[in-house]
Amino acid sequence: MFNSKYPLVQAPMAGGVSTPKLAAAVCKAGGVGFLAGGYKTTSALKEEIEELKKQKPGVFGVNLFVPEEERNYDFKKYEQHIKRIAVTLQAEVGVPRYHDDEWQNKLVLLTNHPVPLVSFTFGCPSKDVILALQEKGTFVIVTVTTPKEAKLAAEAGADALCLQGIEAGGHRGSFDNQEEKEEDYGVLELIDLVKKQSSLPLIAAGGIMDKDDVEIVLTAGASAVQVGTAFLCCKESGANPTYKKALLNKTYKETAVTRAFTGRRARGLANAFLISLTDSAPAAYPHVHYMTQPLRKKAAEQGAVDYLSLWAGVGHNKVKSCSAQEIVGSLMT
Ligand SMILES: Cc1cc2nc3c(=O)[nH]c(=O)nc-3n(C[C@H](O)[C@H](O)[C@H](O)COP(=O)(O)O)c2cc1C
Repeated sequence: MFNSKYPLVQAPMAGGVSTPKLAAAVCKAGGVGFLAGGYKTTSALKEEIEELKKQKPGVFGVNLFVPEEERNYDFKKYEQHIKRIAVTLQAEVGVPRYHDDEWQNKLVLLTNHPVPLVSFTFGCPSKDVILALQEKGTFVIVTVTTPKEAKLAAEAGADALCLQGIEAGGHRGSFDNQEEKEEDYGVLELIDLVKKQSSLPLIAAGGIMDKDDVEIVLTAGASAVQVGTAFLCCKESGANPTYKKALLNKTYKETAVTRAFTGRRARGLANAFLISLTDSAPAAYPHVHYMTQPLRKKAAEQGAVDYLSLWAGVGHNKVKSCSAQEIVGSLMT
């Protein structure tokens, strides 16, 4: 599918975690490195692509967030709760706002300067968008979390599906953030259901931490794996030192899924912020992201680990501090 040595994709990890250095190291080790296009400007993404290309990576990818429709939300209850934390951190609550993450500009960038792989998260782009990239020779992957989303992505013309199980660290890639009843599937259940309805290659994501996990999902019918958490503490990861320390010291035993940090459901280490704000957080993305941004920034400066978004999957206890090359080796031997 990718023409890489190993069927291993390093997950794009927005927020400065996946860097061109990490992607280059993974590509060099025989996997497929990915750049995260979310939460950055088009020109910053262009620079990252150029930086990665200088290292002659071979097959690599870029991930984009599909924007939601603009809506009005009620933030009153959430604001009261978050204000208390803002006082503790001596920070200001950010202003809630909508932003489409420069969607059109990023599409223009990737059509004018094609890259080998593009993956989409938080929705499925239109047939036209997918086709325009494919006509430039790009292989298009759509992240899905349910069999229903897998069907929509296949109908839109995706070349492959990234099946994100509920075990996964970071944001759920769900198409509809307003869905009343969330359907959560484990990665194995998802592989089983989707392979019955689609012949597209499947990339399994969620809780894959070692070679045994890889073997289980490949045997179940996946063609490749996408791994995020296992790379968080490697030396090429851009995760901040407080985040890495919390993972390596096992400061938190559990992970949980929450809207508390951004308004979209995401799995992270269950720290005080996550536990106290999960119930009051509205499904308002990216508005809540902008409200909590100054708090998270202050928390990072102060090393206040209880107030950071510490995205991690259910396998977080197995993270290791080593090189990306060693992680690729330990997953693929
Ligand atoms: C810190 C972090 C940031 C992430 N950011 C993104 C992102 O920008 N785009 C995306 O498609 N997935 C993102 N993900 C989810 C991954 O693509 C993938 O589904 C997940 O890491 C797989 O589960 P694992 O973390 O247990 O390996 C992120 C995951 C983590 C841990």
